[in-house]
Amino acid sequence: MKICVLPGDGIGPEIMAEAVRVIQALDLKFELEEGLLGGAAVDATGDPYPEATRKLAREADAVLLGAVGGPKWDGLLREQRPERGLLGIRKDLGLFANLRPAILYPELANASTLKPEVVSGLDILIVRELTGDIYFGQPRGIENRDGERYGFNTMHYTESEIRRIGRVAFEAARKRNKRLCSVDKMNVLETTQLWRDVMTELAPEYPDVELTHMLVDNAAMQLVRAPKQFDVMVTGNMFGDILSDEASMLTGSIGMLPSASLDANNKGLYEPSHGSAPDIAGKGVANPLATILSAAMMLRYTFNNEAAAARVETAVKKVLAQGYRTGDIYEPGTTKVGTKQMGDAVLAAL
Ligand SMILES: NC(=O)C1=CN([C@@H]2O[C@H](COP(=O)(O)OP(=O)(O)OC[C@H]3O[C@@H](n4cnc5c(N)ncnc54)[C@H](O)[C@@H]3O)[C@@H](O)[C@H]2O)C=CC1
Ligand SMILES: CC(C)CC(=O)C(=O)O
Ligand SMILES: [Mg+2]
Repeated sequence: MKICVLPGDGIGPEIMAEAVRVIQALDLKFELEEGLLGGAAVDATGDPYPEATRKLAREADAVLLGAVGGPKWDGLLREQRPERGLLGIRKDLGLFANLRPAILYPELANASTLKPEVVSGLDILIVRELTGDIYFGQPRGIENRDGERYGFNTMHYTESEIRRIGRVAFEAARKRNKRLCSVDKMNVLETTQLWRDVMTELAPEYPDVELTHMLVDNAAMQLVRAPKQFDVMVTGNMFGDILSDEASMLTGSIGMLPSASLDANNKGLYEPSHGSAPDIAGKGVANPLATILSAAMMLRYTFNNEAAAARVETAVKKVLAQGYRTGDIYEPGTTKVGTKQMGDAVLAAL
């Protein structure tokens, strides 16, 4: 069982070191091999998703990723940007289904910027399409037209792309509270009219799941007004990117939100939902829990090891109950720790 480890940039290597320690402590005979992605790969090879990483990722059973990007690479041509490496590996491995669970641990009820009664007991799953939409659509670019600069991108989805993510979401809802909310912008965008049509066509195959639809602007508002109305949300690549960052604050911090990006056979890439956090990189203060919880998702989805996944998640709950907090979730009366100390606490709680 081989895991490709891609620490990436910014806080990536710091949070990944803790997740790797947790995986190794489980003693499950995984073979871990490290590769380069993003800015680190650009610096070493000029390519954000180099051939050696492609080979490693394709051969591995799962990929564990930190985060990519940072101001150092912001001036590069778009094709060389670290984020292109991330989009490249998602597309290359066919990782169309991005699962982003937003769960509020009871101990963090006061860490959220929302009132405890609004968020307590929160358990939402955002299912985000990951290999289509405006992030990949052609044509795209910035050109000179009629004497001024003109920027353009293309949003598109085929019905088969919508159907396959729809099925993932219906299946997920079936295993949870059987409520699925599909989020679109059908009042303005044809692409998302098709999205709504296909979701509606799928519904009769899942009579046990209640399907509703919501426009994305309202969904953004409802997520902070009354987030517990949602069970599973399914949406496209860009809306899912934005709504999942929003949902992360319901859980106290984006440093708590893990993710799984799966192909049709549950081969997966696992990464925190956040980015490389350049503002705190190198300081040893980043929250490693989203990455550690992503590793737990890897144990569950790719390696089918529910017991090991639960062991890691229980250890995370335990350290929160013990009062350990990184700066992003700190509140008076708890113990402020750095990245490595949080990793130590999880290891001790395993
Ligand atoms: N999957 C990925 O690799 C992603 C990469 N990015 C890239 O990351 C870079 C920074 O992007 P931002 O917009 O600043 O988003 P970000 O998610 O990196 O940071 C947003 C804010 O959240 C904080 N934060 C994020 N993760 C944290 C953690 N684990 N512990 C504590 N605080 C944490 C940061 O300090 C910052 O204040 C950009 O280059 C962007 O393109 C952004 C999102 C996803
Ligand atoms: C950096 C982007 C390509 C991706 C992103 O923000 C995300 O997947 O959350
Ligand atoms: Mg994002």
